[in-house]
Amino acid sequence: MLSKLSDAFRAYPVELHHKQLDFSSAEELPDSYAWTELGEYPSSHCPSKESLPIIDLNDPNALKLIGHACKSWGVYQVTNHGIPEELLHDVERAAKNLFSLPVQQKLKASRSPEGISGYGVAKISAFFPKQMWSEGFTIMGSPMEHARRLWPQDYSLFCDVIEKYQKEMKQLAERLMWLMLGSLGLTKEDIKWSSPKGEFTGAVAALQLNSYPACPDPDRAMGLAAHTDSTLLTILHQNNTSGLQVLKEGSGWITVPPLPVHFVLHRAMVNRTEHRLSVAYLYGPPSWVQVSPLPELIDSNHPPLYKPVTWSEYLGTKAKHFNKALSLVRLCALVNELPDVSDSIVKVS
Ligand SMILES: O=C(O)CCC(=O)C(=O)O
Ligand SMILES: [Fe+2]
Repeated sequence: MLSKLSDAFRAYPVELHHKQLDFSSAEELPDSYAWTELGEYPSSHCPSKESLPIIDLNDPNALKLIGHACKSWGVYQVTNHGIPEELLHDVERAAKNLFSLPVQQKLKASRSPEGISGYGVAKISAFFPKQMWSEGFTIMGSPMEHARRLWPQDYSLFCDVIEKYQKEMKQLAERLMWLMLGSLGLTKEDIKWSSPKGEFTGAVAALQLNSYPACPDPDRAMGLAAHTDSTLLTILHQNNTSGLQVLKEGSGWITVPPLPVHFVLHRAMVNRTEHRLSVAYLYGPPSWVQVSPLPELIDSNHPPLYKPVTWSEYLGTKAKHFNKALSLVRLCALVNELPDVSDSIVKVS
């Protein structure tokens, strides 16, 4: 059994055999980056009539509104979240500095095949025949080790900003978690891995910096292919260039104008002129936690839909089977099943 989160990654190392492209010198879209067919779920270029729920965290009804947003969308944006605007700009600047380094320098901080932290292409790339127009930098715990390789003399500025951001995100994640759990009528007594103060003991978090350089042929390129995050909650900040899309049943892909995400199928698109950056805070439970519905949420009308699995078992299944992971732990047919777009998107003519 995989007992630690890192074991789940080690058990399924991601060997990516292609070279990191130097996006700054690419004048044309190389063939290996051309997604000639975007499948049954193309992006609609007309502005969507539907838009994501926006929740003001100071609203006395925030709990109810979040519960509704989770049930109907699985994703929402938040305002009055208390994250200082200056910190958001600082983290964008830190990401921009990192991704503007020469490729050879960035490769000094590469993620190892069985590792989590470091620079590289998206791990999900291994499941797709075409490459994605993006690069990423994953930080789990302290950013120091990898930052030192990028800026041997001068890493502390980057580390300070990242650590400040991690601290703020942890608090916001806990606050959102309690709002979402509260909307189900659950309290601190119901959650085994929470402390009496409401902290989630042993929660595992990672920060993912994503860079989507301006692309010479954005209609044929994919920034980040459709996926669900292996998290309980993802808090996403994007710079002022849109690109995030979420799949809503019955509506197709909906563009999210700049903020946070949950268990939804989503992807990132690129554009011709702007360099897009995003910072995802990925928040999950400790690896030993068993994921199954609490008894008080089950009755004959609401039977369990999935086999109980520990979080690290689920991550192992996800690392191996990607978008099919949920259906593999499912007990009975689901009405609202996520379509397996990994099959449809990758058809390349
Ligand atoms: O860049 C984005 O908008 C999406 C990023 C994302 O989905 C991720 O990092 O998991
Ligand atoms: Fe994601």
